[in-house]
This record gives sequence, structure tokens and C-alpha cells, in this order.
Amino acid sequence: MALRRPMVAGNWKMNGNSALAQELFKKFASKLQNDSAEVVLCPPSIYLESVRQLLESNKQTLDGALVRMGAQNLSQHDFGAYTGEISGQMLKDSGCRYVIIGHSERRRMYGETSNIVAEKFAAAQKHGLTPILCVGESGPAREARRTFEVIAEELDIVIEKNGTMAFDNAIIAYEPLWAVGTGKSATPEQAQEVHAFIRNRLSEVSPFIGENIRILYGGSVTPSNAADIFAQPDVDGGLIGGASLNSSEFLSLCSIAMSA
Ligand SMILES: O=C[C@H](O)COP(=O)(O)O
Repeated sequence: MALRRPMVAGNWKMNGNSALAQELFKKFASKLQNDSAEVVLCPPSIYLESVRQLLESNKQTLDGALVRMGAQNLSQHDFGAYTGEISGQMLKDSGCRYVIIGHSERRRMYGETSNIVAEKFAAAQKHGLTPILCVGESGPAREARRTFEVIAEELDIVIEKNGTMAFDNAIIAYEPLWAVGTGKSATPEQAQEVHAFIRNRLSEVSPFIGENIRILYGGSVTPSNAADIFAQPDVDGGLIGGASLNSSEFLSLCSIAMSA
């Protein structure tokens, strides 16, 4: 049995500020006292420096706790005339360890195709970042029983371009679109079924990768539904949107992951 450390990653989306970061770190200092789960903050890029400074100045008080920083997006290009974009190298220089790739909001609202997502996945790894690759089906796709087909397509394009071994340094987040920001999370059984599908698909090519990759669930996770979802054998924590903006709720989710 692989030992996969649970992860709770907070995706602030276009919310939050330095004050939220400070509030979180105050609570981390008293409540996060062990490394049985990894906690990742993904603030808007403009606040990465604030979070980096807090990580630095709280090194002592975070003793033993694993708190890390991630970005919400990156450019697939290394540098150049791409106004408004941020490269993997810049994120690495800013202290990021992770970067969210292919979030459904970016696929849907910013025209990120699976090909672009695969390029971003490669760019992240090229610059020493670990991609958190989001996949998930829409409501109509689930109703049409196309969940596995959609997930397989989204995964396969990244595998084709980067190879299965690239998943040795990656995290996957299953985020059904119908559960993101809707207050209607997947049931623990629905999450488990898709997580097992993803793990098996990777295991077909590399049992090692399949066994060791962490697969997070995202979509309306709250302290009241997290324990049952995180307890599923193939769920390794959560990618949290709304509840990551409330420091008490986020800390509760970290505690739940620590005891999952
Ligand atoms: O990246 C996070 C997800 O989109 C989940 O968002 P949510 O927890 O607000 O549903």
C-alpha cells in the first residue's frame, strides 16, 4: 500500500488579500502542528509575495507543519510578448512549489484547450513546479454517462504529450464542474468511483505512478462533508475553493485531512 500524504490546497481564485494570508498563518501557528498532511495556499499572483514572506517569517512557528505555496495558472511560454502572462520560471522565483493547471474556469472562460493544458503541464515541470492538473465532467456529460470518457480524454492528452512518467511529479484534482461553487458536492461514492478510475488508468501504464499519485477532490468541499470524502481510499485530500477563504473552515479541513 502506497503512503500518500493527504493534501489540502486552497484555491482562492480571484478573492482574498494579504489580511487573509496573515489570518491563516496566525491560525496555522497554533493549530497545524504536524506533517501528516500538506497544506498549499494558491492566492492570486499579486499576493504570492505576501504569502512567501509569511512562510519565511513563520518558519519557526510552523515547526513540523508542511505549508507550501502554489499559483493558479501559468503561461505555456517561457518568456516574450505575452502581456499579462506569468511564466513558470517567474512563479518558481516567487517561491511557488505548485501550480494549478487546467482548472475548469480557465478551460471554460479563457479558452484553454486540452492541448494548451498539456503544454502548461510541461512548462510547469520544466521550471521545477509540480502541476495540480484539474479534470472533471460537466453536469450534462454526467447525465449522459460520459464521465469516464471525458476524464480519460482530458488525461490522455496530457499523457500523450508528456508521457505517463511525468505524473511522477504531479497531482491530479478531480473537480466535477457541476460541483464547483454550487454547494452540491459529489457524494463520497461518486468521488471514489472517479478517483479509482483515474488511478487505474495511470496504473495500466505504470503501477508505480498509479499507486503513488495523489488525487484530490474539488467541488463544494466543506467541513461538514470533507471527512466522508477524504476517507475514501482513492481520495488524497481536496482542492478547496469557497471554504479556503474562511480561515476557520480551512483550518478544519486541514485537521480533517490530517486525521483521514
Ligand atoms: O479549485 C477549487 C474548486 O474549483 C472548488 O471550488 P469550491 O470549493 O468553491 O466549489
